Amino acid sequence: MLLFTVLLQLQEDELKGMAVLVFANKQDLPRAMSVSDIIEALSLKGWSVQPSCAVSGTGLVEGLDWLSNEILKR
Ligand SMILES: Nc1nc2c(ncn2[C@@H]2O[C@H](COP(=O)(O)OP(=O)(O)OP(=O)(O)O)[C@@H](O)[C@H]2O)c(=O)[nH]1
Repeated sequence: MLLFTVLLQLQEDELKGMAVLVFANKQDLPRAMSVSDIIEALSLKGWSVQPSCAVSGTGLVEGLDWLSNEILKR
């Protein structure tokens, strides 16, 4: 949550052109927030929110692949 807070405090201009990846972690837990709820709650339109489970590794490679591709495009 600290990372979210720091990112949201940045001015929109400062984030323009940046590749931002947010992991929606702990998706294996029944009370985990869904990707759409996280996007809505944090106003993350246009950012990549990747569902993940750090315990099993689900979604981690997909998220990092997306980030790596975005960086290579720039
Ligand atoms: N079930 C489950 N537990 C997880 C997952 N990711 C981390 N944990 C567990 O959550 C606890 C806290 O892990 P940390 O790596 O300290 O995570 P953190 O982001 O610093 O802490 P919190 O988000 O506040 O829990 C540990 O017991 C982890 O094993 C996940 O995807 N699923």
